[in-house]
Amino acid sequence: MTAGAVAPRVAVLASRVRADEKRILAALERRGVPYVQLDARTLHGFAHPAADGPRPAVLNREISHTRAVYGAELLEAAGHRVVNSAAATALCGDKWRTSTTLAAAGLPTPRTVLALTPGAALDALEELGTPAVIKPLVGSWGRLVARVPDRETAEALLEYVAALPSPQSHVVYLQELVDKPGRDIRVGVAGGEVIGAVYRHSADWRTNVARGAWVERCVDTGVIGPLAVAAAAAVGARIAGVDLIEDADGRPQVLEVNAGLEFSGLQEALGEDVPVADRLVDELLAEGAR
Ligand SMILES: Nc1ncnc2c1ncn2[C@@H]1O[C@H](COP(=O)(O)OP(=O)(O)OP(=O)(O)O)[C@@H](O)[C@H]1O
Repeated sequence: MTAGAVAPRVAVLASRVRADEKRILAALERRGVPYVQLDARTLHGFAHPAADGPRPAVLNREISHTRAVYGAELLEAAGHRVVNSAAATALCGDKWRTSTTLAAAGLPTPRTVLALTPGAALDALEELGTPAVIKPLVGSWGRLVARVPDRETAEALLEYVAALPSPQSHVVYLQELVDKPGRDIRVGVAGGEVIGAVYRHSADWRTNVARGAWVERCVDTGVIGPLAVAAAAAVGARIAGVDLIEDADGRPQVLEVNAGLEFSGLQEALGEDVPVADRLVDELLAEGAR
């Protein structure tokens, strides 16, 4: 589907058009940018693609992590520039690789350990200490992220982990439980600049908007802004939702970097004078001009 008869300058890759994608498409139409919408579920690409003609820059809004990574890869192979790149999307989707990348960049991030089997995870937990958090290597919206208050709970949880069918599930990611003040911070970043930041408050210890957290604009981005921009740069994400948590001393730590910025909570708190979709479109157009 194109918005006009002219050749598309940009494309949006998504298999579901949610409220965020509607805002992005509306911003493109308002600005008169010819675009094409690519349904990731219908996409295929050859390893030796024919390179003819210009390729529109692609904004990757695919919700499935696997399709987002391979979609970006096949589009890049065909000569498209994709935001975020396939490499950044793959890296951000993997919690362990993100943790090691953030740590290597010298950014504050919770103590984290990876164990290659559930049995090794019990030893790792001895060193890490409790309370801790166990997370799937790949996942979002706080799904399967569980608190581990003590060794007994760890033993029970890891027994379940060991019974899971996928080999990837047996690689165990453990992290110290940060004593945060009932909220985390989401910073939207585009093109090395802060779009805006929100606190996400919740009665649940997992402060995901998808789990019912309520958002409040975080006005003072003096410390967290540069940290979020550095985290996005470390993982190579031009567009990012950087999640931070404050420890008991109020020091922010980078939890993760989301390559597919879901911005409904951010937009709600920032208000219409900060049009997040337009910032993403700016970045897409900038990518197309590179
Ligand atoms: N180490 C930690 N200490 C304290 N709270 C944590 C820790 N890790 C995660 N949380 C809480 O759990 C929530 C979900 O964790 P995390 O963001 O790692 O999972 P996710 O599934 O990747 O979620 P998202 O959709 O935000 O990417 C966080 O928003 C945070 O509130």
